[in-house]
Amino acid sequence: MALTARGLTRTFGRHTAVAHADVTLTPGTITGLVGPNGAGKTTLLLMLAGLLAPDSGSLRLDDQEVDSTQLRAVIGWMPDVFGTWDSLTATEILTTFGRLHGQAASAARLRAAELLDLVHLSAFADRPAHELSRGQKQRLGFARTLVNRPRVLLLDEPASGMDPRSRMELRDQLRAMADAGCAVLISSHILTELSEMVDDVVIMTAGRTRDSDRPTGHRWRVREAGQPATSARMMSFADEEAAARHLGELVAAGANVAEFCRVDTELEDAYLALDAERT
Ligand SMILES: Nc1ncnc2c1ncn2[C@@H]1O[C@H](COP(=O)(O)OP(=O)(O)OP(=O)(O)O)[C@@H](O)[C@H]1O
Repeated sequence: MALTARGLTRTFGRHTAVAHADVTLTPGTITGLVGPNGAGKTTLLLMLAGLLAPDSGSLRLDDQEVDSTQLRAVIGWMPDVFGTWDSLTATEILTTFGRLHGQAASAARLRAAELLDLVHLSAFADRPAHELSRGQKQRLGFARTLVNRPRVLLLDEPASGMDPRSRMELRDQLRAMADAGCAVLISSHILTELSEMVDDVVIMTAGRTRDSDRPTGHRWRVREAGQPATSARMMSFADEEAAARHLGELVAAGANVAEFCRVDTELEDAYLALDAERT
């Protein structure tokens, strides 16, 4: 299911948090949303999720104009901080959300168990939420996001607080969901991590969106045995084939190559090239 936003605008008092933002999320695609603090990312995500009314602009699902109720039925929204009812157990939280989405009690319980298994929290199923660590709460938050089998996923800094294994699992789960036809938008300040998982990027500065001009080439770090790490060379290649060819030539010429690895900094470079002011 594709979600298209055109000209979304939202002001708070005299401050325009989002100004004429355009976003297109397509099934099978993971899109990154990046921008400095105060750029309007969370405000934009809240409008896309149907949780904040835009002052103007349109929201369409597969070319049909939709209201906030229709949006909320198909969207999975994961805020950066998982606000929850601390005295409820992980199962109770997920079943409550399932019931709010109209699931029968037995279906909601089944879905809760399935999701706790997915985020490796089955052992915490009957523990109150206040006993969970920050990272475990984030994982429970991700499970909650999936309760209604969303077709569009909106995630605001989802990996904050998660340990490395949980981050990798989140990345794999998001890719699997995209492959299954979900459209995914993920906001993050960790650009190296984001560049490993996204297909497209939308950059926000001062409330405005623009597609990022990601460079088409990629960079590789090349070092010969015995060279200090600080004197490694950075080389650009159009694609993996070109890099592999060059490696073959280096080795054939007798170079003692100890390091030849791709460095995903192109998103960082594109971001830093912006005149992006923090607010
Ligand atoms: N409820 C609100 N009332 C007044 N101003 C708000 C409100 N929510 C957001 N703003 C303002 O709108 C602007 C955009 O905020 P937003 O939270 O969308 O930024 P962000 O890009 O998500 O920032 P960060 O990267 O720090 O999370 C900021 O200047 C913020 O102060």
